[in-house]
Amino acid sequence: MSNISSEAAWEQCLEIIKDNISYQKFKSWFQPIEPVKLEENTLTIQVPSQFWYEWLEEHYYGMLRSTLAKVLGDDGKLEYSVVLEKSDDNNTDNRSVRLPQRPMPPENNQGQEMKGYSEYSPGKIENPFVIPGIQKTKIDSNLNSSYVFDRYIEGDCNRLARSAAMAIGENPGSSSFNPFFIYGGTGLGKTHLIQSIGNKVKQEHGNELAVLYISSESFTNEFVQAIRNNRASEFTMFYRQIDVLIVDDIQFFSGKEKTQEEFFHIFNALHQDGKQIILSSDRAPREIPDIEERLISRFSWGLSADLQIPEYETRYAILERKASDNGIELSHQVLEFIAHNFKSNVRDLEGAIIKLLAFASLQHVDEIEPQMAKRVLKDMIQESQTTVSIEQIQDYVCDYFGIDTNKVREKTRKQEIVEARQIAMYLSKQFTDSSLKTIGLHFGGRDHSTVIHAISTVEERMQTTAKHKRIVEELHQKIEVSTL
Ligand SMILES: Nc1ncnc2c1ncn2[C@@H]1O[C@H](COP(=O)(O)OP(=O)(O)OP(=O)(O)O)[C@@H](O)[C@H]1O
Repeated sequence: MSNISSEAAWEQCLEIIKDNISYQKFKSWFQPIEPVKLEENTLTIQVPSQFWYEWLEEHYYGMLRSTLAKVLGDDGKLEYSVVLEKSDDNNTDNRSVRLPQRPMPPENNQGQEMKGYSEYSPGKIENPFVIPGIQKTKIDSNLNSSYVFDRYIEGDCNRLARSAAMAIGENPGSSSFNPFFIYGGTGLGKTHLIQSIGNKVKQEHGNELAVLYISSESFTNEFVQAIRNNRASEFTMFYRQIDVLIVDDIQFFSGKEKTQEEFFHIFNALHQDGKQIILSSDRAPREIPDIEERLISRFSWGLSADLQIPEYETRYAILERKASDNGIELSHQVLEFIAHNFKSNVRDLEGAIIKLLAFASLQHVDEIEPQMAKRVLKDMIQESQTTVSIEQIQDYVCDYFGIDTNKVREKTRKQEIVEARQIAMYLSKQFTDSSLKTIGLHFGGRDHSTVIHAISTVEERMQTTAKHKRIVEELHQKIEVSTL
């Protein structure tokens, strides 16, 4: 291969590069480069500045490697000649800076991966530690700009976590909430919340503070690659200069001893320097299996806060907000229907809104009727809502009275619990095909005569007390909406 000229080799490289990036980027970053020489399969190119070299290395390393492999073969190498301006006279002095010849990961080693090549993008941090001594202003925080506090609806389920997160966003590193450990089930808003902190810090402090969001999976992969390429110390160096380090889904560290050890050292260094550490996990620190005790105890140094499944009112408020963010207006009945049927997490609520949005725009529908919503979302609702379950009725009734659902299943004889229990039994008879015996079993194993007594008590009270009648009718209507 090296019997061609450097010009010809670089020309071939440019042809390939041109097909893989936008014309604007090609023009800005590649056209000004001059080929200098080609010796023993090492192509030297001249770039206008040190910064230029760093930029190419940071953003186009993978693409340049693959391109070189295509043009010069797998052992093709690239060397940069950086033009250094001398300040005392107008002469220029050329200095060569070697492109680090890291081995490519196996799947890219063939030099034939151009089709799948994508440029550096958030969510896919390409070795952010590639340049030793990287300036903080150049660190891509990898934050999603739509994950902000303004869009994070507050409810009982997240109040503590949200307010602590806001305090940290305003003054990172200076509170006792360090580390800040958020945990909770899937789709409950951990990523949104921890990224909101990062975005708040960026908003308040601009580039003064280096913020980095990374999933623990990416952290692990990068660390493994760093070890493979003898760049572990650069990896550590990079992480030690971060001011606000946000690591998502830390449970993935489970069983990865080397990564845990590395993270332990980074954690200590940052914590000692008063840098803020924010972590998320699907469970509480002590419940993560196969994590070193010394890390677990550090995770608990600051503040741990959990995110609960949102209660009905919060689900409703989230839906209202998501609908308006998406430019779709939904009636109270439709919002109520979704809030009652999508209970397990916020991601599902969002999914429901998006499905309705897609339906409305494809069908050119201006207003979504409850019946329509029910039809469109039918597949997404796990249980068939045409027959509401006894548990759901218990939920509706307890929501209404503001009591814990478990209470109606227990033996408690407190007046308000007894009343809620009797109404729930009455409505269970109205809305389900269940026998009196089955209904009784759902209410803490009571027998059928207790259920008969409850039903007749409710019917009697409805005839004698207007307030009682109204309550039962309201609940009846709510359940009816859910079974539309
Ligand atoms: N309180 C909230 N207000 C508004 N949107 C929310 C709220 N909680 C979660 N969301 C939205 O729900 C979706 C899922 O949230 P997120 O990805 O943060 O969950 P997660 O807990 O990190 O889930 P996983 O553990 O599966 O990664 C996101 O689009 C997020 O914006």
